[in-house]
Amino acid sequence: MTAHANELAVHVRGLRKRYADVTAVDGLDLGIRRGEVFGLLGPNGAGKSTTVEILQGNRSRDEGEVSVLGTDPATGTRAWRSRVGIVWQDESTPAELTVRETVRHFARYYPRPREAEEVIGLVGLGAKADSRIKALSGGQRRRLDVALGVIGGPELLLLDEPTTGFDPAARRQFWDLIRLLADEGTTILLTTHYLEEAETLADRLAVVARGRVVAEGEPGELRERYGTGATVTWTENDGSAREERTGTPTRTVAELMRRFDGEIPGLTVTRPTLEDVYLRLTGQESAR
Ligand SMILES: Nc1ncnc2c1ncn2[C@@H]1O[C@H](COP(=O)(O)OP(=O)(O)OP(=O)(O)O)[C@@H](O)[C@H]1O
Repeated sequence: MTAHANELAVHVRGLRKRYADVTAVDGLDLGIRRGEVFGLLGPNGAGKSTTVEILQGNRSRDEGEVSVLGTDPATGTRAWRSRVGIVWQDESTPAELTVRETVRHFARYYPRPREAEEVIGLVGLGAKADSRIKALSGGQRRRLDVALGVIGGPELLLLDEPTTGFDPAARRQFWDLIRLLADEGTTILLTTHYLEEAETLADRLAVVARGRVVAEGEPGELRERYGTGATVTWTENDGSAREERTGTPTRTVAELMRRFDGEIPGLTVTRPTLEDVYLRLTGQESAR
């Protein structure tokens, strides 16, 4: 890999992975800078989890170059693993242990762990610290999984759908945690199906479809680049609602102003949302 690759926390070139007759990842390229929050979006089966598993060193690849914190995950040592935080989808932790015991237990695996009490508080499990794992709700279980992913104080956090099953309050609390970790300098890669989550958290995004990146950039940039046009709506004097899709909304509004000689009744101008752009890029407009 080049010197440039080492400035990136994650560098992927031409990644390919097949499972029997399914090509899950098909020439994927990715560059994640140190210190950024990077979102990976894509429909079910696009190859996101497979990619994250390869980055974690938990799945082999067929082709391509991969560097994670300067190391090929396929040959990652224990020291390398301690620098990479992973949130497992189904952590097999002993159900009889309490939250505090579990977090403290996992802390021992790392050379420089975070403070267990602090991490329990950060994921919003302070009131449940003495509860046994078997008594936690599904969403609380996921929060514990997140706690175990960050207890080691990782430089890079790899999160595959971290907030699935979270209630809205827990999701916002998780966002605060991600921002806090990012402010401390942690690089974060997360996959998500929640566009709002991606837009709120990610400095940059990649949209994956059929195993490759089809668009990449800052959320606002993607909207600008792929979400051309706007929708102008207004109400006619006879009370009927009107709508016009246009690439030049300012001109449309100016024309309406002249016609109405001033205030335009019920005027709205809406730009495409990230969700509109996402659906367009992944060819799912018809799914709406
Ligand atoms: N262990 C496996 N064996 C065989 N096929 C697999 C395996 N894991 C994934 N696949 C297939 O590879 C493709 C990509 O799956 P992957 O889980 O990486 O997608 P994803 O983008 O994470 O999807 P989702 O959003 O549903 O989690 C899918 O067609 C899936 O069925």
